Amino acid sequence: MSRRMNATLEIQGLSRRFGNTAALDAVSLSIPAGQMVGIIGRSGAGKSTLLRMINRMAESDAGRIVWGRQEVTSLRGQALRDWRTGCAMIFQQFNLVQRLDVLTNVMIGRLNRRRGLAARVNALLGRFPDEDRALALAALERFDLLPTALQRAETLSGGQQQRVAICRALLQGPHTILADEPIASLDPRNARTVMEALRAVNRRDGITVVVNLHHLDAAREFCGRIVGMQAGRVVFDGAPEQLTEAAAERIYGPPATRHAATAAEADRAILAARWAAA
Ligand SMILES: Nc1ncnc2c1ncn2[C@@H]1O[C@H](COP(=O)(O)OP(=O)(O)OP(=O)(O)O)[C@@H](O)[C@H]1O
Repeated sequence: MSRRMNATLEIQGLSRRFGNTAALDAVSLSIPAGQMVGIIGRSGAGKSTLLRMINRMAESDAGRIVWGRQEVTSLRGQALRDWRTGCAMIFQQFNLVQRLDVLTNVMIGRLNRRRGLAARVNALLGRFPDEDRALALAALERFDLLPTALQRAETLSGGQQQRVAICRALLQGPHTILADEPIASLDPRNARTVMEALRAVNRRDGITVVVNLHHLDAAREFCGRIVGMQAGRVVFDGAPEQLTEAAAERIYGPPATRHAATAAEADRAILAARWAAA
């Protein structure tokens, strides 16, 4: 299903300011095809901005992104739409059409690959080609979601909805999946099933996965490479076993303040603690 592409994603000196805030400050990263990279950091470190820039949902003030021979930062029109199809996004809140059934939600992913008005009109009428239906059912079966195919998305648990979102992303035929806090609203058990699904598409389909995570432990367990960000800068880039206490301090600050900067971060710290126990 995936387009196996071997190009390395090169992020070169990417910067973006919002007023006085440097959301990204000269970020450079080289991500070879097939890696599973966890981006970690406190709230506001710049993780979402980075992912949104890779997908071109946000624009940079300086720097560029290059993929193979393609300069991503200057793509326009159909070439930009193709890039976005190849870089499927997964969001914290799943972004499914709640009143539609699971199967239709997944087939919508295929629409990004079809050009022309006819395909969109047919989709609005709920008519999809048999090929799309077969691909969607196969994806659902793979992630144990087949029994839910005809249920409305809103009847599923958060973890199931996020796995449906992964199926929808797969139907785009992506070379890369960009997942922005995909487990932040999930309980530890559901979070684990979602991380396992992302690992499966990375390992079995060879899709590059870049995933923003608050849970350091989840990043350690599932990602072969961890990038730590702090105030818009990359302050750590290495294998999980290289992430020492000193490196964690560079990313999150001293342990005493690490998880309590905001109520939301305190909640996430509790979730992270439960993660280990799940
Ligand atoms: N559209 C925007 N307008 C103004 N400021 C923004 C905008 N987008 C991001 N920022 C600011 O840029 C900084 C980085 O934000 P970003 O959302 O990328 O961080 P993050 O690490 O993903 O945080 P979180 O985990 O809370 O989502 C923050 O200070 C944020 O307030």
